[in-house]
Amino acid sequence: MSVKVEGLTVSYEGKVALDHIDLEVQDGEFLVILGSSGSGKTTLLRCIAGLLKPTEGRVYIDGNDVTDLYPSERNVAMVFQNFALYPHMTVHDNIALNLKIKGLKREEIEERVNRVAKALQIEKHLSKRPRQLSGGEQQRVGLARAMVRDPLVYLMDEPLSNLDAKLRHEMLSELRRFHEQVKKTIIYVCHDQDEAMALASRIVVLSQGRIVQSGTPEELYDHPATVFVASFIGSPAMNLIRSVANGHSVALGSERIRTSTDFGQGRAVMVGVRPEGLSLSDDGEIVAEFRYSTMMGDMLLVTASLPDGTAVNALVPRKDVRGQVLENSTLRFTARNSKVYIFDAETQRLVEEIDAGQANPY
Ligand SMILES: Nc1ncnc2c1ncn2[C@@H]1O[C@H](COP(=O)(O)OP(=O)(O)OP(=O)(O)O)[C@@H](O)[C@H]1O
Repeated sequence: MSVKVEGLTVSYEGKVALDHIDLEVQDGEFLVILGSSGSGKTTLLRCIAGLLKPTEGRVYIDGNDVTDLYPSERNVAMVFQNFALYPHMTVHDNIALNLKIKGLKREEIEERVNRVAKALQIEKHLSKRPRQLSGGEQQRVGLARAMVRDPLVYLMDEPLSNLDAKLRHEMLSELRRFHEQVKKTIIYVCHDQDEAMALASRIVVLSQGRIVQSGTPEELYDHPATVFVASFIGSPAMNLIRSVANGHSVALGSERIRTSTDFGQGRAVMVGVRPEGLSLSDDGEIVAEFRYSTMMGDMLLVTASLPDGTAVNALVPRKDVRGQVLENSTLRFTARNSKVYIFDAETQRLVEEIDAGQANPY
């Protein structure tokens, strides 16, 4: 079902946590709300669930205004970061509870509980009590309890936060498969961009109670609208190098990149280049002092410092570095084969994207 919020504002004791949020979620979308801690993600989800009354604004589910309805009247299933399981009930009964309340037939309940328990690998725990399970196992029970239901919309607040890396990876695939199966709207909150990129059909980036940008994972990665999105999406994060643009060009290290924008008489900008766009080159325009390197599979993440102390990261094939002495050395990088982003230093907004692959901008 579609979900729409209009002008949603929440203030806690006069402090604005959500500032006039407008958002439309289409039926069947897997929407991830991504933002750092305190950006308002949980507040937004709680308003949609009906657990929190907004200071201003309306919430619609399937076109109906539900702003004044109780959570139980909205037919949404919510999974919390701090899932509350009933301690005196078995895992099976925790998962089955909502189905029993709805009056489903016994066989149907058993069929659904077993299917979801198998998918989330908790079959062997069905007769245990929650306290006999690890944090990660309890979290999967919380997830199972929501997945077993048949609501209009699923709302999930960091449901994978207690899991170790391997299990998290498995659960990501499980959630994707679950979404493909049920084809229902899922609104999912997290602060981890990898998780968002893996799950979302669309990501909404939230910062300080406002929507900064909304788009598919590819759109956000390829066309970040602001410095914040550029540094938040993509791992390792985009390099942002302070520079000055004049007329139709901007300085990057020892060279100037041609721009179609006329920057006039000197404008402070940030030049963005992704670590995967930088390569080591003897005549590279960016000169930096080596600091350290980190192995990332077949690639090496080389971290170096620009003269002003700014760190630059370059993701280079390990074979390219073989034989080169990195310790205490001055490195030269080039962005000639990469896409380059120019952000206004003051507004922090994207002014121009230059695709070096398309034409030689130098
Ligand atoms: N009950 C409350 N009373 C007062 N302030 C609150 C309350 N709940 C949240 N806030 C504040 O509102 C802002 C948004 O909080 P919210 O929990 O929505 O953020 P979040 O993005 O979900 O963060 P996290 O990822 O840390 O859970 C924060 O500044 C927070 O301190």
